[in-house]
Order: sequence, then structure tokens, then C-alpha cells
Amino acid sequence: MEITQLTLVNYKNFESQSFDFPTKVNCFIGANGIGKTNTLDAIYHLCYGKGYFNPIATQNIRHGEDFFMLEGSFQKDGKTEKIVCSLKKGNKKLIKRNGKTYERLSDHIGLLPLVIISPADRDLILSGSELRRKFVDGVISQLDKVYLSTLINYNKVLTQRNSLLKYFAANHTFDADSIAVYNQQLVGYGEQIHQKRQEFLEAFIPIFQEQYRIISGDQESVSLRYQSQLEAVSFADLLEQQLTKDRALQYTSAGIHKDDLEFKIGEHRIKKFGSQGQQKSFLIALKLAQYYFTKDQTQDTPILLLDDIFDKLDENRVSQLISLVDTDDFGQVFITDTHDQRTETIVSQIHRDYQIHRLGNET
Ligand SMILES: Nc1ncnc2c1ncn2[C@@H]1O[C@H](COP(=O)(O)OP(=O)(O)OP(=O)(O)O)[C@@H](O)[C@H]1O
Repeated sequence: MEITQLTLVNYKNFESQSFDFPTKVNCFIGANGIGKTNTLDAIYHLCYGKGYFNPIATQNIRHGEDFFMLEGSFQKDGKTEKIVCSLKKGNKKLIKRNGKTYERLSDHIGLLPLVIISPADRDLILSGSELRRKFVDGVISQLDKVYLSTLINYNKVLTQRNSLLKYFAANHTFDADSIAVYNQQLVGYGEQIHQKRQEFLEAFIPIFQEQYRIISGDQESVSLRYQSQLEAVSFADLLEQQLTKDRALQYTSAGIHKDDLEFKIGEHRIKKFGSQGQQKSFLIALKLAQYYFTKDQTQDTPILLLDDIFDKLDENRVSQLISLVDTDDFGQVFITDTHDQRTETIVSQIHRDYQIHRLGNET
């Protein structure tokens, strides 16, 4: 799968800009803040229906404007897919595929596989469990529409149950039957999600460990483990056990929305005890595992976005990544960098056609 053309209108710092991508390897070069990462984000947005860096959709609209529009031409299975994504302030975001608007944005998920490796990934290690769940959910949802709709349904019921708990507290009342209805729905959706996450991680973890082994040169061992409250107790029993607490807290304190991934180096948490280099290697291994897993499952070659890798990685890791990209396993790759000459030197070693897009005053 490849993108051959991209147009951005009022997207972040771009007023109006078009790019053609005739080659497999494309580099965006320019000074800090010129919009290199924003260009990658535009490609990500067309594939995932949302930006990678800013979850607040309206903040992607160029300051002072009231809409953005992204347009991309993709080649997939020998056909052209024209995707338009637009957002006008006060309206819902629209995504069109070949002129037809999706009824639900989630219907677009999975059509165009893509993996991004960015310095922002460090939040997967450093921040709370929500981002790690999102990572797992994002990978599975790209491949499994039933999973995505089960997740959407689970979150809807969770919101309703939380509203009910708030209502009970505000009105000093309680109705066990209404809670039981929500519990039953949560358990139905939650157990399916738990099982899918388990199956996914069983397949994903060995791929991740292999990638880490390659990147680190077999220096140390790392582990990734799925943690869920549902390991020890059934979801129905868990909700029952937590009910008094939930009523006091006025929200649902247990369930698959509390799942996490444990990242360890040797016996210790990588967040506390991993060096910066080990943390970076861990994240790259995670993303490369996502790449190989998605490629295997979709039988399609995802687009790979490499944001700021030369600046943020040491020479060994860069050459490791570049030599990987130079294999037939990889398809279209986008790279951002501030240094013209450095990029040219590195990509000219790749045995593939490349193009350098210099960003400057035209934005
Ligand atoms: N909604 C917006 N409207 C206008 N400008 C925006 C908007 N959102 C972000 N920007 C601008 O985009 C620029 C950042 O662009 P980007 O992150 O793509 O830079 P970059 O070229 O990747 O830089 P670096 O080399 O520092 O990583 C900043 O100048 C920021 O102010």
C-alpha cells in the first residue's frame, strides 16, 4: 500500500501544500518547526481518521481558519483509493473514500495500514496505562472490525453505568436491577475484549522480543506482559465485589478499562530502571513488531513513518533501522530530518529510489 499524492489545506502550519510521492523512500527536510512532523501527521490522519500527536481534532485547524482539509491518493491492491478528511469548526469530522462519505469514522479504520515511529512514543513508557491500552486497541482494531465495535459498545455502556452511579449518589437512591442490566452488558463486551487482547499479545510478544534482540544485539532481555484484573476473577464477580466502592467513587473502578502492559528490562520496570537508549530500543522494537504483525495479518505492506529518527537515535540504531528499511520487507517509508546533507548521505546508501522534499517558505 502506498500514498502517491498528498494535499494539505489549513492543516496545522500549512495553508495549502501538495506533494507527489513517486518513490518508496521520501524525506522531508527543513528547519525546526517548519512542518515536517505535521506532514507525517497528515498522512497518519488520512489512514487512521485522527492525528497522532494531538487528540483534539480542532487544534489541527490552522490558527485563524475555521476548517482543514486533507486529501490523499493511495494505491492499494492495484486500485486507487482517494481519501478526503475534513473538519469544519462546529461540525463533525468527515472522511470520504472515493467520493463517498463514511457513515461512521470507525468504518475507515484498517483500510490503510500504517506504523509511525516518533519521539512522542516515549509516552508509551512514561505515561499512565491509557496510552498502552490505546496502543494495543489500535493495533487490534486495524485488523478486526468486530473488536473495534465491541470496544465502542463497551465504552458506551461504561459511560452509562458511570452516569447512573452519579445519579444514585446525587439523588441518594439505588436500584440494583438497573446496575445489573449494565453489568451484564459490560461483562458481555468486556470478556470478548479481554480474550482478544490475550490472543493478540500471545502472538505479538514473541515478535516484539525478536525485534528487541536484533536492535540491542542480544545485550539484555526485556519482557512485555498483559495485566488484567480479569486474570484472577471473572468480570461478573469483579463488578459485584467492587459495587460498594463504585457507589462511593461514582464511577466503575474495575474492568478491562484498567488493563495495562508491564514493560520490564531484566527483573525491573523499564520506566524506572531502563537507560534512555534501552527505552528507545524498547519502543522501536514495539513499533517494528506492530509493523510485522500488521503486515502478516493484512497481507499488505504498511506505510512506515520515521519521525526525527536521526536526531533522536544514536548511529547504531539509525543504521540498524535503515538497513531494515532497505530490505524487501518494507514498502513506502517517510523520514523527517533537519539536516539536508546527513539525510542525503544516509538514504543514498539505500538501494532504493528516494526523493527529498525540502520544506521552506512555501508553507
Ligand atoms: N493549528 C495550528 N496552526 C498553525 N500552526 C500550527 C498549528 N499546530 C501546530 N502548528 C505549528 O507547527 C509547527 C510545528 O511543526 P512540526 O512539529 O511539523 O515541525 P518540525 O518541522 O517537525 O520541527 P522539528 O524539527 O522541531 O521536529 C510549529 O511552529 C507550530 O506552531
